[in-house]
Amino acid sequence: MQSLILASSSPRRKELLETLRLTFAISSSEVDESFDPKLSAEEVVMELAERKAQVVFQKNSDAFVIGSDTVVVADHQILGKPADEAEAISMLKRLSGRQHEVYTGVAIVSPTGTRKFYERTEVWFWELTDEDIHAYVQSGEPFDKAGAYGIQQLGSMLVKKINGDYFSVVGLPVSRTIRELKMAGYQLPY
Ligand SMILES: Cc1cn([C@H]2C[C@H](O)[C@@H](COP(=O)(O)OP(=O)(O)OP(=O)(O)O)O2)c(=O)[nH]c1=O
Repeated sequence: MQSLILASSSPRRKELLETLRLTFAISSSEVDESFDPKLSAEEVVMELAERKAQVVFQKNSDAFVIGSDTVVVADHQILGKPADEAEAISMLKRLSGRQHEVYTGVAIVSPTGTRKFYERTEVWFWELTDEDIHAYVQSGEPFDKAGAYGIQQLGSMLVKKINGDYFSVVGLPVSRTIRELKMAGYQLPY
């Protein structure tokens, strides 16, 4: 019996992987999330995803381990999670009335080797007033999310449209992930 582990502490990633009706365990990994500023966004998310998966694979070397990382890119600048209220406000001001990209990288580390990929989704925000931004930040929602918003919750009010994979914005591109798991040799139950 092959074992599958999601190397993540994100409740969203757990819920998304559950939609695929796979049996899996969770093992969250504390990894250093610093990166070389010369790297492109896709390189960053794939590298961090691999780091997260590798830490768990080292202790479970017979398992298929999934790691994932999400960032927002605006004006060629990578935005992670806001450190505080002021940073959340400045990120949301930056995204207001414009288009940005969300990159999610996924790494599957298994006895058959490592597979990595990323998805890029374009997101357009409505023009936001200072009051809109203040109210949203007061909801507390921005703090554990890249770019200071969550499209799947109250943050849906901020988003005008997207082009690409919605699930990737939430943190795990489920459709591509399952295809890659299969290609890595994981036997799907259906
Ligand atoms: C843009 C956006 C991001 N996010 C989340 C997805 C990720 O959980 C988070 C980005 O941080 P990550 O560092 O990718 O992930 P994490 O720290 O939450 O979880 P782990 O490393 O343990 O897997 O932002 C949303 O939930 N909704 C959104 O619309």
